[in-house]
Amino acid sequence: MDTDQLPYGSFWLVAVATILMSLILRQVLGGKDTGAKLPPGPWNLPIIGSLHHLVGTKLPPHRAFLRLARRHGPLMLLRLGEVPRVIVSTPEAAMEVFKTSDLTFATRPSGPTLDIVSCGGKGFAFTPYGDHWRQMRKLCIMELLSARQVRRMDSIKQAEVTHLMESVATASSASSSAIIAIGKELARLTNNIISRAAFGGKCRQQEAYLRELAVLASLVGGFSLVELYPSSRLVRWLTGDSRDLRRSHARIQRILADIIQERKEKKQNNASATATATGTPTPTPKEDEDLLDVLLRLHEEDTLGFPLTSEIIGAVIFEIFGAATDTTASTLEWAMAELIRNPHVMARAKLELQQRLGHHRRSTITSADLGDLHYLRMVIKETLRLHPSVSLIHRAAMEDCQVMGYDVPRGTSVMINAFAVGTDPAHWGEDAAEFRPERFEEMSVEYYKQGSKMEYIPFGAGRRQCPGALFASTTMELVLANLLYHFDWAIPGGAGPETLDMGEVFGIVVQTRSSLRLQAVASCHLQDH
Ligand code: HEM
Repeated sequence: MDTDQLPYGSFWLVAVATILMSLILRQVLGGKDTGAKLPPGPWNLPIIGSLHHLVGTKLPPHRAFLRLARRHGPLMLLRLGEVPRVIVSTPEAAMEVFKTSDLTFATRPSGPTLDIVSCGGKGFAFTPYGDHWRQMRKLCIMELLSARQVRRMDSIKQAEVTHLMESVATASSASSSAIIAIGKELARLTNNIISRAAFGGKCRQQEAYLRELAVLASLVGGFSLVELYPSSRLVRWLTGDSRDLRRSHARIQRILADIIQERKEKKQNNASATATATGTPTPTPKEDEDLLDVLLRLHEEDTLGFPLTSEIIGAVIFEIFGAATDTTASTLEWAMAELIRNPHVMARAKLELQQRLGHHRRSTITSADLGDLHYLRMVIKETLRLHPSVSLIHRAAMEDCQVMGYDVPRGTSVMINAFAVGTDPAHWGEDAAEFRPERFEEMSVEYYKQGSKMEYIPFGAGRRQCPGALFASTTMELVLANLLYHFDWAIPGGAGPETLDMGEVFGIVVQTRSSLRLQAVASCHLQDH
């Protein structure tokens, strides 16, 4: 598999003697043996711990971990820089973490970068387990991703997908050799959907917001130098990562604060205009509320049992935006790349669409058409299995516990390797590394409902499982159905599928190394009728 270089390649820069000396001293003076039966792992070097086992492979972390796990076992202890991390690599080990000890592992690790992006614990995706997280999660499920909101978002998705279809049609009809930057288009599509869902429309500062979000995404993921050496002020000072992160995060919070303030003022003006006309203030019609409206209404109603401050509102919007956009866009991009690489899968998915939806041109396929598209659903499941966009799921132990007979001390950071779990040959067979959606014909695995085993976890599991899984899966089905129904796709210049770059760039979301660019022509079945 062609893959990208490790993001911590720059790690060798730290071979600055002064840093090494300070770290050596700290380790020599601070090391202690607790006598615990810790999980096995590769041998460590002073300062860098297990990093040399990863850097040499030139693989992204989830693949490098899998390779090491084959030697050291399903539960493995690595020391990445100065941070011990337990890596979980099989469905059995994932079962113990996500099910047997769900509560023990219901928290996220802390660290210099995660502490910044969790907005000091005011949001919820990166926030430690506790009352605040429970309240935020309830709010998210009951209000932000409620049936009413999902219905409202349905019309937004529909409008944005129609817009994408029109722009591809315009480009491809202008020239048969026109190249569609489909990777970028999919990123724009998901950004627009989430912006409209969150703020009601494209916000004025959207470009700046997305730029800063990209900086954050590149610095958070567990492998930047400050995350490897969280206690070293010198590393923080020399790399500037924390500074950049703090700066980008502060810019994002300022943009969000402006948006929140503008909306508050607009609401106040509307309320006073209504009060002048009718004598009484009328609440905003609830069917039209975007996520920001919902949060501001809840702030005014003050019935949640805790104060929903502007800071918390900003943190929640920021996290939903961050969690929803790149994950969905990159899964769609991987799906298109796999379909191009596997023309027989593409042909079967298109045939299903033609058989279910007919040969006559339809403007856009809607959510109502998706029910019967079983093969398309299998294509997306298979994409999430081979390319889980969150390939390493971060948790931490809230208390001393045992997993698979090994001691995991309180506070230990745990990474569940969703990629390793989803490609475990013991569960998925010898062809586990192949893209074969048909495998889901024989098994009843849902996107986010695990069966009796824990072999499929692209959305995580347990009490911190992704709350946006339904929204994400229906969005991906809608987009992919439209792309395949309306157009035939090919690599520019007639190059063969094997030329497609399937390399990965690791970050908080695993993305394609080369943004996908394809040619599109209106589907043959539509041209013939
Ligand atoms: C293909 C798309 C997506 C994938 C693969 C994905 C995957 C994940 C994973 C693996 C987690 C960690 C789960 C765990 O710890 O067990 C997570 C958490 C989360 N996701 Fe998603 N996600 C996607 C889309 C979305 C969308 C569309 C939203 C919101 C609309 C969303 C919101 C969240 C939030 C808020 C969390 C944190 C939950 C918590 O800590 O309690 N995600 N996601």
